[in-house]
Parts: sequence; C-alpha cells; structure tokens
Amino acid sequence: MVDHRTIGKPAAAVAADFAELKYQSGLGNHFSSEAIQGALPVGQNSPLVCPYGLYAEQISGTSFTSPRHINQRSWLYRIKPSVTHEPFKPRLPVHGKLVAEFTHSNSSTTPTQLRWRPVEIPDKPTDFIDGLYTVCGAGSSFLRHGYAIHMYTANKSMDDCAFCNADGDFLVVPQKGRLWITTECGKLEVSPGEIAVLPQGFRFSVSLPDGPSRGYVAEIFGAHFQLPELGPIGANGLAASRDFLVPTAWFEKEARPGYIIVQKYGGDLFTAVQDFSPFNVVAWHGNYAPYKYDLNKFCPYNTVLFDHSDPSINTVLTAPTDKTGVALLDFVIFPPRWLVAEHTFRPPYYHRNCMSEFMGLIHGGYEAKADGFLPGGASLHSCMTPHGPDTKTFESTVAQSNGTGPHRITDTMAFMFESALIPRICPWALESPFMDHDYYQCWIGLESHFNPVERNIESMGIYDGPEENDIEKQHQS
Ligand SMILES: O=C(O)Cc1cc(O)ccc1O
Ligand SMILES: [Fe+2]
Repeated sequence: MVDHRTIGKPAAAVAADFAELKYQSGLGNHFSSEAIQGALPVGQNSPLVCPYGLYAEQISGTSFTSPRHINQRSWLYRIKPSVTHEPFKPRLPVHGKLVAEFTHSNSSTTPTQLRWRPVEIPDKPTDFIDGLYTVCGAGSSFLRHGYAIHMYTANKSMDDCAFCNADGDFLVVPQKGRLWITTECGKLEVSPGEIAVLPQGFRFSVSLPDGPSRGYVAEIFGAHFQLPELGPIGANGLAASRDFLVPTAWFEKEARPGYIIVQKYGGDLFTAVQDFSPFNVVAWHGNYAPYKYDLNKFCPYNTVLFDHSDPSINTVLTAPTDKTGVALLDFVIFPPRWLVAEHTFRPPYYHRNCMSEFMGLIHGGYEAKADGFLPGGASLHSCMTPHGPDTKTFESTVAQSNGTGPHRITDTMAFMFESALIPRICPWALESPFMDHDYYQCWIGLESHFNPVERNIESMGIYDGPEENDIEKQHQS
C-alpha cells in the first residue's frame, strides 16, 4: 500500500512539531497560552496595537449574551486575521456524504436493529475530510438543534488545507491510528483510547502518523459538551475535569501560498484560498478551545451488590437539551471494570429505550455480544427498538452461573452515543456492503425457559434468589 504520509509538509518536520507536546488541563477552565512571551495583551483584549504587531480576533462559541456559566469564547492573537482570504466557493468535486439537516430527501428511518462490520480502509489516497461520511442523525445545523453521527476511514494526512466546521462540535473517537491534530490553539496528539473535541468554528488539520486510520465522530448542533452532574456520587468520580487536556499556543509564520480552508457549512463544503497558514496564533486566552481526554482515566462507578446499573452511570460527556435530564447527545463508555453484583444477570439487560443508541467498539469485545460486534464496527438501536445480549451471551452467562464471584472485564472499550432525538439514516449507510443483514439472527435462538410449576430453575444453572451470599461464602472457605 502506498504511504501517503510524506505528501505536503515533510513527515519529519510534522513529527518534530508533535514531539513532546505540552498541554494545559481542566475542562471549562479559562486558559492563557503564549508561544512568545509577552504576546498576550495585558489588562485588555483589544488594544489599539497588540504586542508584536499581532491582530486580535475573538471566536465565540456561545451567543454574546449567554449566561456567564455557559458563555464560551476565546481571544486569538494572530499574525494575520482569519478574514484574509479569497471568497468561499463550493468545493468540487462535491463530497456528497455529509449531512447536517436530516430530511425525507436525504435520509430514511427504520426501527430495525442495525449493525455494521468494520469498514475497510481504502487504498485510494483519502484524507480525514474525504474519508468522513455521515451514518445517521437528527435535526438541523441551521436550526441549531440536532446531531450527526459520522465515521471516517483515511490513509493520508491533510495537505496544505484546514477544515472548519461551522455546523457544530465534533467529538472524535479514533479506533485505529493516531491523529495528529493541528488547531488554531495548538496541537493535540489523539490515540485510539483517547477522544478529541473540536468545537464549532475552530480550524484544524489532521495528520496520520500511523497511516491507515478509522474512527467515529459525533457532531452536535447548537450545544456544547459538559461533564455530567454527579448527584449522590459526590464531588469526585467518572471523568475528572483536570484530565481534559487543551493545547498550548503553536504557530507557523512562513508564507503558505495556495493554502485552502475547507468550511463545512450546512453540511456542504466550501473552499477559500489564502496565502498563509491558519495556524498563525501566537497567543490565546479564553475558555473556548479544542481538548482531548484519555478514556483510561475514567473512574467508573457501578453497583456493588446487585442488579445492573443503567449505562448513564458511565457518561463521560453530555450535551444537554432545554429539558432537564434529557440529552441531545451523551457520550457513554463501557471500560474495563470489576463486576461484583450478586444473584444478578450482569450483562446489559434486555430493553427498549425512548432514547436512541449508536454504539461503537474501540478495542476488545463487548459484554452483550459474543460475536459480530467488532472493533471498528457499529450498531444502531433506535427509539424503542428492542435489543440486549445475543443468544450466546445469555446462554453462557446463565450456564456458567456467571455472576457468583468478582469478575474483571478486561480488554474492552465500547462506547455509545445516546440521543433523545430519533436518527434518520443515510442511504449509503443502509446500502453499505459492511451492513450485517443477519444481525437479527443473534437473538432468534433465545428460547423460552418458562416453567410454570418450578420456580427455582436449575436446569440451565440459573441462580434464582439470594440463597446464600456468594462473597461471604468465598471468604469463609
Ligand atoms: O444496549 C447496549 O448495549 C447499551 C446498554 C448497556 C447497558 O449496560 C445497559 C443499557 C444499555 O442500553
Ligand atoms: Fe441499549
């Protein structure tokens, strides 16, 4: 396979730029970063003349008048302002597989359980922009309410171009291959097992140091991600604010004739040519910035006695709607953890949910599916579509009386994008050669074990009721 990594800026130069990155930490903090000492104006945002002759530019992630606790904006001090470019023109050839307003004409609905095998990474040179395609979503970027779920396969770094998403925030979940993301605020290295959030409007460019790459993207329109409330859990636990890492200022000052900004606007792509790099921000301050998070830092909470907790217990980030407790999009993970519940069916329960659930797998296996749900694959269980463990998982769980002692689930990192809005599905996702048309078969074999005369079923090793405490029994022996 051709190694496309050396096209554009020399690979060694890109690698040097990503060596020993320094980050700032804390989700929602007010950050300050200077690549040249003294580049940030003191005591004001908009001096008549900025230090070192820089231009001041504000990027607003919320309306000017949003209440203080949700207001997000940053001030960028840059060599030339973003406006210095030729007019935007529709990008040709038309991309055609990005949707930001879900309608009858571009997508359809089905209550069927859907599952996709991992999509193969193409041989044809494909960068992050060309390899990104929408799977499903709801609502509209124009109306600032909704989301889109995309996936990408790519094998080539973005050359002399930057992407800017005017529609919403991207939450990127790499599954294969690291992403070297240059942003206006600085650089982020994002490995599988980490996620990155690229908020609406920031320009960024993705390089692929490992070549072939694949992953998932949730895009939200009209909201930003925040940490979930912790309620009775207390002040600590789940994802900690300090584990979210934000870049430090980094800039390039060299002329870059023919540099292209690719702007996603209403799901369509537009290009504008400029003669400099958009990564020309010498210093910045504010609370609106890209960030990354290592999922292995997540501190999972769960039941320590019986029954199965709802997956919301594993929420990393949530994007709210106006309704209390109802998410536009929750990002939930299923990390390695101890299962200790007694006399409990420990895998996910069978269920139907008014929320819609899109799932992906970063590595390993998923506790509810013995086969068929593979790293890089995906599933979609829409509003009220029944789902749960496959036949193999159910039978092996009850047959082994799984759930009688502490058990650590290892080598796994599944995740879910869960939304109150019902997704419409794009035609190329429904017609994909990677669609698993036999998905329903994984449940068809579930048999009736109903026996109206025998309450305590022994035949499959089903453990019915707390006759004795298994853990105490273990301690005594
Ligand atoms: O459907 C799924 O696999 C996700 C899920 C996991 C779980 O532990 C409980 C409910 C749920 O929707
Ligand atoms: Fe579910």
